[in-house]
Parts: sequence; C-alpha cells; structure tokens
Amino acid sequence: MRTPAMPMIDRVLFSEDQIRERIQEVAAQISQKYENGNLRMVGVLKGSVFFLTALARALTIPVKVDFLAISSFSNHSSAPGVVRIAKDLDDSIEGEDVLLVEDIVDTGFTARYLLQNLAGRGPNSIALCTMLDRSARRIVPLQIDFRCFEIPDRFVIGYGLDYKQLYRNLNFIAVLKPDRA
Ligand SMILES: O=P(O)(O)OC[C@H]1O[C@H](OP(=O)(O)OP(=O)(O)O)[C@H](O)[C@@H]1O
Ligand code: HPA
Ligand SMILES: [Mg+2]
Repeated sequence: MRTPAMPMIDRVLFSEDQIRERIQEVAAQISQKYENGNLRMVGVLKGSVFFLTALARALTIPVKVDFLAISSFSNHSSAPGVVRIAKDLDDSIEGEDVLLVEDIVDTGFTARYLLQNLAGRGPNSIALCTMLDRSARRIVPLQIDFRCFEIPDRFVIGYGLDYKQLYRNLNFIAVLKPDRA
C-alpha cells in the first residue's frame, strides 16, 4: 500500500511519523496512570487492532490484551445506535483496570454501550482511549480519557479504518475522496 497512486485519497490527515509520535505521547500518559495498576486493554474488532497493537508496544508497563466484536443494527426495523456484542471477551475483567480502545469515536453509541456493558462486570476501573475523535458527529455525550487526534467531519481511512473493508492496512490516515464514498 505504499504506491504513490492512490486515487481514493483526498488528502492525508496524519502521516505515519505523526501517528507514531502521538502514540508515544499517549502511551506515556497511560503508562504513568496505570504504573501501579492491573491494566487490561480491550480492543473493539476490527478497526482498533492496528492502533491497539501500536499503543501496547509503546507502553512501558505490562498489560493484558483482549478483544470483542460488536454488531450495529441500522435497518429500518430497529432504532439507530442499537449495538450488541457479537464476540465477547475471553476472560473476566473483574478487579482489573480496563482501557477500552477504539480507532474512532463518532456518534458515541458503540463506546457508550461497551463502557456500560463492561462496567457491569466488576472492573476496578474503566476508561476510554481512542485514536480519533470526530466530536462534531457526537450524539451521545462521552468522557474520552485518552485521545490521539480530533478530526473534521469527513470519512477517513487507514490505520485500521476501512471503506467497504479495504484500506485498514494504510500506515497513515487519510480523507476518502467524496466520490468514492
Ligand atoms: O461512535 P460510533 O458512531 O458508534 O462509531 C464508531 C464505531 O464504528 C466503527 O466500527 P465499525 O462498525 O465500522 O466496525 P469495524 O471496526 O470492524 O470497521 C469504529 O471502529 C467504532 O467501533
Ligand atoms: O470515518 C470513518 N471511517 C471508517 N470507519 C468509520 N466508522 C465510523 N466512522 C468511520
Ligand atoms: Mg468499519
């Protein structure tokens, strides 16, 4: 995906170097906060995988990692923002310091549902970390504890973010050309 001809890209928002530097900064904050903790990173499949693995490798504390997957219902027979867990965590999070890791928080429906669901499992603490925050589209108010970048109200691809399941493996984040969306 390093070929210069990428007609689906409008403009690059964050380069590989910018993302790496910002992840180092956020990882330092997380390492400091959970220095004496019992941190469990929980990634939301599939988009967060690329960010979570980069973030985890930049931490200076030992962590556990687990993943879950969700399904969103957006057909006419159900309300918008209805989310359910399609693949659950492998392990209990009771007594652990949980960090929910997202690639993007957009309307906030997914993160709110997951935070509420995980909070019901008896963790010691729970916090939200996202690579991208598109707060202009927020419907559900949310506290974001760790955030790499705020982005404009445009559809983005790369570093885990897809368009029709493609482009997750771009090592930068770009705005999709409007005529491709
Ligand atoms: O704030 P929200 O409006 O709820 O949107 C954010 C969610 O949407 C995306 O997931 P998607 O459903 O595209 O799945 P994917 O991670 O497999 O691409 C993203 O990874 C978040 O989980
Ligand atoms: O901008 C986006 N790109 C890819 N997936 C997404 N899911 C929510 N917003 C986005
Ligand atoms: Mg997606």
